[in-house]
Amino acid sequence: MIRTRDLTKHFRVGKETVEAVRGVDIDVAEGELVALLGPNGAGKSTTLRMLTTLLEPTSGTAVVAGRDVRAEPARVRRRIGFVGQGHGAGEDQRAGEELYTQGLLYGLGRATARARTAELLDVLELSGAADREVTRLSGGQRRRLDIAMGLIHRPPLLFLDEPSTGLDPHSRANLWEHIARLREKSGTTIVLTTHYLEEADGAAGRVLVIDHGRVIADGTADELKAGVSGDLVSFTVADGGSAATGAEIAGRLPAADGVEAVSGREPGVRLRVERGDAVLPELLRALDASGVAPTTVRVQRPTLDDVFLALTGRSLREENP
Ligand SMILES: Nc1ncnc2c1ncn2[C@@H]1O[C@H](COP(=O)(O)OP(=O)(O)OP(=O)(O)O)[C@@H](O)[C@H]1O
Repeated sequence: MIRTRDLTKHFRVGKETVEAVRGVDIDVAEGELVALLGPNGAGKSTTLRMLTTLLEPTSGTAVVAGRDVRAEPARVRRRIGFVGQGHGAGEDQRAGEELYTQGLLYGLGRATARARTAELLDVLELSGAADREVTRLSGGQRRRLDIAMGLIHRPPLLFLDEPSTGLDPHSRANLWEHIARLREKSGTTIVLTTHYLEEADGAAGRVLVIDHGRVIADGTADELKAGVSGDLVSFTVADGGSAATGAEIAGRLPAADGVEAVSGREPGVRLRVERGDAVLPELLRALDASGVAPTTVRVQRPTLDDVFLALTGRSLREENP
């Protein structure tokens, strides 16, 4: 669905050159949901704007929905939907009319535009709000209307620039449910930008971590986490002696790394392994065979913030409070 090679965008600001996007290779297959994750100013929006033909690349290539963005921008536009950061919907129209008008604008016939409007209002649970003026919609409803507008012409590929920014946590979760339903129903490929770690983690199939105009990591959230720091496995035991024995046993596991016995009020053992859930049964069997009985056991997966921290030495949370 998308293939970019060495995609680059420089901006001239006075005498300075801002290298907003620096040689990005992105491949997105049909049906994928991909999140571009990165701090403010990383180059996410600029990348999206090049892919949607709103901005001409300085160099490099991008083929989107089967067409080159530079050679055939109009054809690309016909095959994609784009929902930007601002509201696309007008102020004084009613929600249903707004959507219908958008359909006509895209060249749909009246009957088709009407049917498509009803279908989208239904999928995005806006039917009850169809006769309401756009200004009277809630933040979440308005965001869903924007998404409906981006989908009116049935594009196989939809771009969303920070779809959930400004929404409260409840509306955010609700928006994600709608996006998931939409994909289930129509198989639309979706590329979105976000700087919410939890969103990229939970909802996206694949995450591209972007920093300083480059893709610095690419994979599912699980792959990224496994590749960088591994899971933290810890267990507590009754006394320091058992902790020492437990650490020795854990150290014999082939996959274990950084094994340490913890003393103090809650003696125990901590270790890093690539896949905590896979190692745990073996660890418990070995402990049991040596008469060490853990009182509690925990597997902690690293977060995407751990991944970003390991890659850049900075935390995404600090930059996006
Ligand atoms: N039209 C422009 N002229 C000059 N510089 C620009 C322009 N658009 C973006 N930039 C610069 O390019 C860099 C990347 O910006 P971009 O908006 O793509 O980042 P982003 O990752 O989308 O950030 P955010 O999460 O804040 O939207 C920034 O340094 C920004 O200041």
